Amino acid sequence: MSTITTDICVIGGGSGGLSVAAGAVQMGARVVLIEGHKMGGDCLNYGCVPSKALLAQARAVKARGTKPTPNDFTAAMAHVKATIAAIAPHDSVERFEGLGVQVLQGHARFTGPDRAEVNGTTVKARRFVIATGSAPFVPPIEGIDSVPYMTNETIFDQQARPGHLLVIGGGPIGLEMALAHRRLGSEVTVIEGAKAMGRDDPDAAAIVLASLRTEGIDIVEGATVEKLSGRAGALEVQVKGGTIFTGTHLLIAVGRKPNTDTLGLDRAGVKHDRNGVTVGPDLRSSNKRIYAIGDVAGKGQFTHLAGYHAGVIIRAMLFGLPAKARTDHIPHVTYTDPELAHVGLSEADARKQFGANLSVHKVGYDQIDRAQAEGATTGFLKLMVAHGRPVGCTIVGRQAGELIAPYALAIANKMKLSAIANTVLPYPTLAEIGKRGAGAYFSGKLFDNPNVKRVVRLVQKWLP
Ligand SMILES: Cc1cc2nc3c(=O)[nH]c(=O)nc-3n(C[C@H](O)[C@H](O)[C@H](O)COP(=O)(O)OP(=O)(O)OC[C@H]3O[C@@H](n4cnc5c(N)ncnc54)[C@H](O)[C@@H]3O)c2cc1C
Ligand SMILES: NC(=O)c1ccc[n+]([C@@H]2O[C@H](COP(=O)([O-])OP(=O)(O)OC[C@H]3O[C@@H](n4cnc5c(N)ncnc54)[C@H](O)[C@@H]3O)[C@@H](O)[C@H]2O)c1
Repeated sequence: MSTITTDICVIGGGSGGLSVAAGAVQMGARVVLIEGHKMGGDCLNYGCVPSKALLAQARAVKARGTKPTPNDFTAAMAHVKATIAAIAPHDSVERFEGLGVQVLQGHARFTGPDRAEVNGTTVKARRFVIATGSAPFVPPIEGIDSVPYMTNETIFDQQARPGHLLVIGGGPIGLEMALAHRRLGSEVTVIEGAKAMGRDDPDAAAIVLASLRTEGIDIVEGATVEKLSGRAGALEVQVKGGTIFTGTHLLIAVGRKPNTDTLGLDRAGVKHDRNGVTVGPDLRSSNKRIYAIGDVAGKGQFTHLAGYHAGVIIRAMLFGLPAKARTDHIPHVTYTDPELAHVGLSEADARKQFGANLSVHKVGYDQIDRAQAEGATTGFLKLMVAHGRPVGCTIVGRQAGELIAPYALAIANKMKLSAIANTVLPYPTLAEIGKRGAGAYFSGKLFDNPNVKRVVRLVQKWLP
């Protein structure tokens, strides 16, 4: 048994772990990175990258305007593989070794509070970072073991287009995959136990769901799945109340479970529960030398969140500076058509927190000249403002994921709304919707204000 001694040992080479490893080694720390499967983790191999590549191909097929063919599906899957291959070198063992990281390939588990073991090698480190991500949660539905089903880990391996895809779960994974498959020519039924896009602004979610339904996706809400049966090509999903949905393929997309089971956390004195490793705002676990970041830290499941966590703990580990992870400025986007983007407080939470000090402003895409020119008038921006600062923003509509950026900047930096109102934007752009939101706040204050009117009248009397 050999032993490696290092400053920082990162377990998991996905979005979070790779960011820590690259940042820490380039600032002079000795870093060991242990990856048990594929470098790049879920985002590159089974998540963000393949899903957005598939959606891009599906959008192109829809824009073409002719009936999708089986070949379109095969070509789309080839594009998914090519996209992963194009990005993979950036996350590769070779690149990280080139940066000076010692990469060990194998499944790590803790053997003590300051050490972990991988393939017979012990790694002793001053600090550990658990960045092991999450895996699809497969619920214990009756019949689950006897039917073939896909998760995000297998759906991108499909060679042939499914005739009729049944999707259990109307969250971001379920809806993004539903849209991609529908546009590539499959029949699609989404079966959601509660409310689809249930964590998003209800007005915005309603617009997305209406649009998906218009494209021919059957979205059934309030339908808890009770039983699965059938075989490949002829599957049945029975929901509470007895209704049965039939299809050829099945995707399970009902949430995630943290990858903690085989890590030996108890040996390291690291507390954990079903949400993942228990951490404070400083992302430290109950063993102060061990941090957890990204999906496994149970604070949200986004690549940019894992990357943000990485930056926070690098400050603490390398410079001994106090560092806390904020939660109020993390945006999220669901890449449906239209897209739904959000940052900061929801309208409901903002009303609870700020009461009468909150004002809410809504601007429709139809008020934006570029949206009119593009025929993209569906959607709106909703802005929550308190004490002159934006505290939340939801955008649903074309390119909402891009358009949320100025509000992500403003909320992250606690900027005043005047910074957005004072910015001159090129005309005609969709980005004007953000400035119109700010304008809606100020115009009420300026145009409906009797004091302003009085002052203007007075000044006009005296002006030469
Ligand atoms: C279909 C899908 C689409 C998504 N789309 C988006 C999106 O558009 N935008 C977005 O922001 N987020 C998206 N996400 C979420 C995003 O993929 C995750 O939030 C992100 O990958 C989390 O990064 P992480 O570093 O925590 O974990 P991961 O990237 O999953 O990395 C964890 C790594 O740890 C390794 N590992 C696990 N256990 C061990 C062990 N014991 N020893 C060694 N290695 C181990 C795993 O093999 C894996 O490589 C999507 C997810 C899915 C499933
Ligand atoms: N665009 C993005 O950023 C993006 C895309 C995909 C995934 N992700 C991340 O991955 C996470 C996981 O995504 P997800 O869609 O799997 O999970 P989710 O938790 O967001 O949504 C799962 C949905 O399944 C429903 N559900 C649960 N059990 C059910 C049952 N038995 N029958 C029917 N419906 C049931 C829930 O009510 C919920 O609406 C997301 O929350 C997100 O953080 C992000």
